[in-house]
Amino acid sequence: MDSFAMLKDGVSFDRKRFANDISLFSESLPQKKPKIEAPSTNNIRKEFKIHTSGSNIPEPISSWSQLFQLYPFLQKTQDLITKQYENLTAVQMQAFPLLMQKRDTIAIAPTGSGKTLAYLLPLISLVKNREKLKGLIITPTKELARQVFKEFVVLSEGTGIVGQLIRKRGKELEELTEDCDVIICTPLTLVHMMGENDLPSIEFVIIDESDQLFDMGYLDQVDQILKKCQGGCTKWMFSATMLPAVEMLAYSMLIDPAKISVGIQNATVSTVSQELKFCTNEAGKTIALKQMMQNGELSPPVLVFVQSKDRAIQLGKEIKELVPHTLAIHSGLDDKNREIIVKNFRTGSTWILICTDLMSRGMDFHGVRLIINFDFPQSVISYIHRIGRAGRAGETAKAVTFYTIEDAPYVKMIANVMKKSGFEVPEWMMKLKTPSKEMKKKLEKKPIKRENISSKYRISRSLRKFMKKKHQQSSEDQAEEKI
Ligand SMILES: Nc1ncnc2c1ncn2[C@@H]1O[C@H](COP(=O)(O)OP(=O)(O)OP(=O)(O)O)[C@@H](O)[C@H]1O
Repeated sequence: MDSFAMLKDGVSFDRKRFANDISLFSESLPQKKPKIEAPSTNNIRKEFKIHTSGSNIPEPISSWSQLFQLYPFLQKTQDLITKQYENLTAVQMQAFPLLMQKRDTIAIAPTGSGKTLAYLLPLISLVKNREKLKGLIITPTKELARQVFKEFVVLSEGTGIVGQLIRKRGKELEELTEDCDVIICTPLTLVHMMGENDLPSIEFVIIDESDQLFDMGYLDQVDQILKKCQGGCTKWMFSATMLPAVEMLAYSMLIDPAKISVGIQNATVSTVSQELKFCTNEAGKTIALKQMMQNGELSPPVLVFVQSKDRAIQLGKEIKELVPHTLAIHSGLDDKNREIIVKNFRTGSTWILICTDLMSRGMDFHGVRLIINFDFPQSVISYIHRIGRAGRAGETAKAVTFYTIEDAPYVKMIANVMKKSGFEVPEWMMKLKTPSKEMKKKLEKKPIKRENISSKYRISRSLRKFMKKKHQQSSEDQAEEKI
């Protein structure tokens, strides 16, 4: 059970009484930053599997009331938060007091465990004076930037803090950031727009999905951005995964850093049950997917991951024949189209979304019950993030990963992460050879060459009829629900 699920299931101490005690205690203290020593703080860390390192790490905060007593959040923000969320997640418990101290921080916590709120809330509270651009949030994809921006807008309502999503490269950065406190963008967009200019007023830089942004494809841009933010700004780095080498690199950019990690590092979320399905060859994968449809196993919304934009297009066409409410999203589409596709998937008008790893990080889709890795992931990290699109905020879900003869040498790396995350793995699978470092690196750099997804494996008439009927039934159910 992960920390989030534990939160939902309740904890052994009496939260209400605890919150009450804290509030009585705090009333007698001076109003400026009262130091509240909770009686069971060490137990909280133990209970929620919060690990910390670094000097002078503050105690975790265990309730909203405790947080709001310590820090003067706007009443409107407090109401919004407490109405929406009953408890804090583990990462929030430790991140809030740490980030409020303006400490350089690395936070690693499972997918879907509320990391966005963990950094947005302190940021909104700390960026007070509306004079100059103060905060910068960078994310690897435009979709994630848009999602974070939306959450920012909701949270900052009434605070006077203005955020801006930067996506156009045609305009001057100065023009776009005039009268704005926080900008949210991808590193590439920002580097293009910054040109030779510095970002001297930035006080807080948040690097979301930081391990990816320290990867070769982005590192140069992130480095350029950090160099432009002079004056020792505070850096917060968040991700669900972090390999040791990347972590060392991240540390080298921080001053007196603090680290928070929740649960087992580089493991999958425990609310998603996982299956590895042998499909022999590429044709077998298409058949297996259609069989799952026929058996009624594909209850929408479903995310299907493939390894390239061409394969997303091919599989999209193939599946659309069965389920018209299928769309494919990949980097070959323009921003507007990508935005519409994401919106359609969120609103339920798209049932099956075929996607590349473009969607694997950070995207928060509610109610996804099934993830299919149609193409085997190129790394354990990709696997963790892909299946982390489901099972969010304590929801339960399933992930099925297809593998063929070509993928077989890499199966053990996924089996290992499943075992590490607390799942049962067949004994024979654990006896397989773990791929060497070189093999893993090779796969990460270049995906396995695969036969095209072709319609030569035509859909049987009976399957088409079955899907049509199922589609009709589901539309009727949805219509009834709306009524
Ligand atoms: N305290 C809370 N209680 C319940 N739900 C929460 C809480 N905080 C955030 N959430 C919800 O949890 C979901 C996942 O949050 P978020 O997108 O921040 O995950 P994440 O940890 O950043 O995941 P990922 O690593 O995949 O990016 C969101 O829908 C968010 O609204």
